[in-house]
Order: sequence, then C-alpha cells, then structure tokens
Amino acid sequence: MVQPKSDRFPKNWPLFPPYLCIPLYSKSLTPEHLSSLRARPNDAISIPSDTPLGPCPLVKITPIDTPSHPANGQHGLFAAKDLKPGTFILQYLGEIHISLPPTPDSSESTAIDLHATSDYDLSLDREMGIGIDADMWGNEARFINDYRGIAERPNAEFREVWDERRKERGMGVFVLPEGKSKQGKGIKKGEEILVSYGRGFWGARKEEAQPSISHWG
Ligand SMILES: C[S@@+](CC[C@H](N)C(=O)[O-])C[C@H]1O[C@@H](n2cnc3c(N)ncnc32)[C@H](O)[C@@H]1O
Repeated sequence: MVQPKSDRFPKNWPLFPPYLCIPLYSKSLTPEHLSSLRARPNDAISIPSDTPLGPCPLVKITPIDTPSHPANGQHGLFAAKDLKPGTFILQYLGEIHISLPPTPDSSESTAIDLHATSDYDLSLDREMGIGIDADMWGNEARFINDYRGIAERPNAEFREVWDERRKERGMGVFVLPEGKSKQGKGIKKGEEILVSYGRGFWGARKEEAQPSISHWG
C-alpha cells in the first residue's frame, strides 16, 4: 500500500481517504442541527481543550493478513500501549451529516443518501438524524472492526463526548469500563481494539436492499 510520507499522518494511513484532525461539516446541516451540535448534553464526557490533534499515540493501524480473521486483507486498529478500563482512546472523526429517513417506496425519493450505504457511518443523534461518516474522510477510528468472529466480546465502545476545544458534540472510543461484571479488563499492547457495531449493522447487510438510517447502533 502507498502511504503518505509525513508524521502528520498515522503510520499505514492509506492514500485515500484524506486524514482528518477535526470533523468536517456537511453542507446539509441546518441551523437547527448546528445548534444541537453546539449544545452540551448533561451526561457527555468532556475531551479537554489541550488534547493533542493528529495521530493518536495509543493506537496503531495494522494491515490484517491472518486468513482466519474475518476482515483479512483489510485493516484493523490495535493498541500501541496497555490501556486501562475506561480509558478515552480517540475521537471518531468524519463528515458530520444529516441522514435522510428511509422512504416507504424508495422509487419516489429524489435524494440519494450515500451515508445509508456507508460502512463507516456512526450515529451521533438518532432523534435529530445526525451521523458521522468516516467513509470519505476520517481518522484512525475508522479502522476499528466489530468483535464478531474475532473475539468473544468487544473490549471497547463508542460514547458521546463533548469537545471542549470546539464546544461541539462528538463520538469517542473508550476502553470498556470494569463495570459490575468486571468484563472490562483493559486492552493489552498489540491487542486489536474491537467494538460491537450492533446487530442492525449486520442485519442491514444481509437484507441488502434495505437502507438503514444509522449503523453501529
Ligand atoms: C468501519 S470498517 C472497519 C475497518 C475496515 N476493516 C477497513 O480496513 O477499512 C467496517 C468494515 O470492516 C469489515 N469488518 C469489520 N468487522 C468485521 C467482522 N467482525 N467480520 C467481518 N468483517 C468485518 C467489514 O467489511 C465492514 O463493512
């Protein structure tokens, strides 16, 4: 694979898509969506203003060349250090956009929602129909695979965050916390970071013709 020669990009970043250090805004966002993005939810976890922008030292993008791995031939995201339960790893960056609601008869719809078929689209606000799509632009988080067929359970999760620098809502990747059942044991250096995309993600791909507003939910 050809990769950009710059320390402004993470190692193994492909030539496409472009690497993002901050989110992109889709032109489709209305003033109502923008004000929702700029209203801090009470329960969001703060990402401090001094969090460095650019390549994340906690992770490593790695090409997968293990035939038994279900994403063999693709990439995955691996821990570059031991990560304790509950650790904030990095933000999920991409194009913040509006998802079009699916129409009962898609032949009547004149607008095509490209995000509905993206494998990199993460829901930020279901009610408002706001998503973050890392298909055409993104950061290291776009390489996180689903745990199915790889491990018994996920070791990381997506949670809503509040970006203190930009005063904006976003999504972050966290190591699973210990929790009551003590299932979150942390992630060891060299281990693959795995989330659950949710059954909806895989269900939508089985019924190929059926678009869904938000994946990874
Ligand atoms: C968000 S991307 C993850 C990064 C992807 N592996 C890459 O190199 O670009 C989602 C895609 O990765 C693949 N993938 C992720 N987890 C998988 C799994 N558990 N089994 C099979 N394919 C998986 C599928 O092709 C899926 O559509």
